[in-house]
Amino acid sequence: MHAIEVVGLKKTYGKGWRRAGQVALAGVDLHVPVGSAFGLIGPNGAGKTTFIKSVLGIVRPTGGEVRVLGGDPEDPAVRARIGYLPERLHLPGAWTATAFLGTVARLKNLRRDAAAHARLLERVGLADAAGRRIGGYSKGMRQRLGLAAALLGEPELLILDEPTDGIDPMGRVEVRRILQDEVRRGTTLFLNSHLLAETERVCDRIAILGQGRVLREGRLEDLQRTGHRWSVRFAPGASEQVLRAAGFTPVGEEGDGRWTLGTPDAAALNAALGQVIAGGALLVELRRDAQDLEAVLTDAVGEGVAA
Ligand SMILES: Nc1ncnc2c1ncn2[C@@H]1O[C@H](COP(=O)(O)OP(=O)(O)OP(=O)(O)O)[C@@H](O)[C@H]1O
Repeated sequence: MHAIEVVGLKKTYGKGWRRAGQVALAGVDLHVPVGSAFGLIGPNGAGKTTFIKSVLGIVRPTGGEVRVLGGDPEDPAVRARIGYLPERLHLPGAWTATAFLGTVARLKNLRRDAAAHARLLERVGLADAAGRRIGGYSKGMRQRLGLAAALLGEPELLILDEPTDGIDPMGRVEVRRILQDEVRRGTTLFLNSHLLAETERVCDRIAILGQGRVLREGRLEDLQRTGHRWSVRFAPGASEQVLRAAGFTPVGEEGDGRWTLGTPDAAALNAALGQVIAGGALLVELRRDAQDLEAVLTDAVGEGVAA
């Protein structure tokens, strides 16, 4: 079962008669499993917000198909099962947080439950500010209120666009805990964040978007292992000159035989190993290095540009 199913999604902004328009999505296929914590990452202008808005029926795609929670994203019954925190949040400055949540609940056709709203405000760290005018809130407080609004009614799918924007490091830890609790509760999380460490900690699946296309997609663990960097160890006596000539770089203490190699594929790895083994080196250990998300992203975007 998928919470979000997107096939061949295209969006071109401002396309008109004799006007080419700005291509934001150039044919995106993406499936988000129910119950997953899915992170969308990519450089500025990659199309992440456009993707989210298309999934929510806010932006009308130029082509392709979108199904959310098994239905049409424009169907109000489907929308009611989604909690959404937009990238740019517009909040009524003259209202209190309590009044705001009450109104959002009414718009979502939820029962007015003052005690539940108070608990929600406490959960996002706004208990003390609940009765204050939103106009006097800091950026981080506004984000927290937006998150509370997204969490109203225990949605099946949470779509969050930069949820910790403006939130201080301690607050980010609190938000992360809330998101992890939601995932444990069975909520599907779809997170767009430029804070890779946050995505890495919260998400189990990742898609990398670049120039309107999916460059990589899969389980975080697998993506981190698909790095083309290898750690190798050779028995003492291997010629440094031969190893360097084949592209190996020494790591660790001098002379302990540890080297690293970046390769485009398995064939290149075998060619390099063949070259040094023919040159007298004896391989004793070979291990694929796990990469952090930043390295995975940098590689994917680099390859995307080169393609
Ligand atoms: N309303 C719009 N009208 C015209 N072009 C737009 C509009 N919204 C987005 N774009 C363009 O579409 C492309 C993708 O933008 P989008 O905001 O979806 O990217 P993003 O990955 O969310 O970027 P960021 O990380 O900077 O928020 C960009 O080239 C952007 O300039």
